[in-house]
Amino acid sequence: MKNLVIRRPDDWHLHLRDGAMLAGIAPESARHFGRAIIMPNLVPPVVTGAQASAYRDRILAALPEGADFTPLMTLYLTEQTDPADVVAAHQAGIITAVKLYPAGATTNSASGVKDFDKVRGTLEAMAQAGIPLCVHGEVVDSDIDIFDREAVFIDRVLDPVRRATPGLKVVMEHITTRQGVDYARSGGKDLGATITTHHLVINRNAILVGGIKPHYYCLPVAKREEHRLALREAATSGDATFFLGTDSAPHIDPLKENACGCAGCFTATNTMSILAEVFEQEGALDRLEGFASLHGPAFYGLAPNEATLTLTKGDPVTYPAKIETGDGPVTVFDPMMPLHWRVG
Ligand SMILES: NC(=O)N[C@@H](CC(=O)O)C(=O)O
Ligand SMILES: [Zn+2]
Ligand SMILES: [Zn+2]
Repeated sequence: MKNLVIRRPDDWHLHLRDGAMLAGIAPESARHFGRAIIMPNLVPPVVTGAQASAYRDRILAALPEGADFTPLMTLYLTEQTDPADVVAAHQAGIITAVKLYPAGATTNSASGVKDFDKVRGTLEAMAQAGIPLCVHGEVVDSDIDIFDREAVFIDRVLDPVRRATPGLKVVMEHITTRQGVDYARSGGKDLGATITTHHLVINRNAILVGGIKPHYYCLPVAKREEHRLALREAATSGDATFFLGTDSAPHIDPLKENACGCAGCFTATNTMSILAEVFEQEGALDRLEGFASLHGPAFYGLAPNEATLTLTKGDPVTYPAKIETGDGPVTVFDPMMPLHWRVG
């Protein structure tokens, strides 16, 4: 029996959805996490400060009694976004960041950005006001192989945008490649990167070997093993550039187990057990707190949580295979390895 006490972790990239799905899955994140950056890719997307405020109220109403969980809201950047609304929502404490989806890159991204010149004014206002931009970093060009879309995005879009907007704080969301790790590492204090739980565990074989496994399909899609190893090295290195964003993204099973299955892995329930296992495998348990609880708040200019979370090592722990929601069942990510660390 072994104990590890860390500051209560935060999730810097989370999909809570809305309605019955929100009600069903919000407790899964609120159980272990103190705060989360809430993704705005609802249908329709969260594009104004007023919509973010109303969505925050719906999230708070969905939390269990006494939950110690603060949703940090984001706005979905469109070519019509009004820079003044973004700055006002930030000054009023309604939003923490703005999310950039290249149009068509992922789930509910149709209203995203096609022409980056059209959002230049908003990005400049954000740089001035110190509002971070969270980026889904994949190009959508049909001639670019899906496994190369992150690396190409860095060269063609991210680096030019950052050079054109000095002082803009950027989070490379859910990086999946060695190129993502290298670029984040070289970017200075205004650049951070989130890493998901599942990308530390799976490579692309999990999706494709022995049959198509839809519950391992997410975007950006898991890459070759060398990239997974680069992500594990980055996450466990102690480098404050890298912090946890689970990208826990629930879809009901009928939409995953489908001829055109949705992208997203649902990891809110068992993330902390999985991370403890991964960090122990890497001989870096002492760095788990940095990755899950300290580097994220430091990047966002917030204090770490006061509360703590205890992880205890013992016999393998199990988690439910599915979370039943009012919308339907959601399969919990299966890490395909025994987990020995339980929370509590
Ligand atoms: N990661 C995913 O595969 N899916 C996310 C969208 C996203 O974060 O790109 C979702 O909203 O389902
Ligand atoms: Zn994304
Ligand atoms: Zn996401």
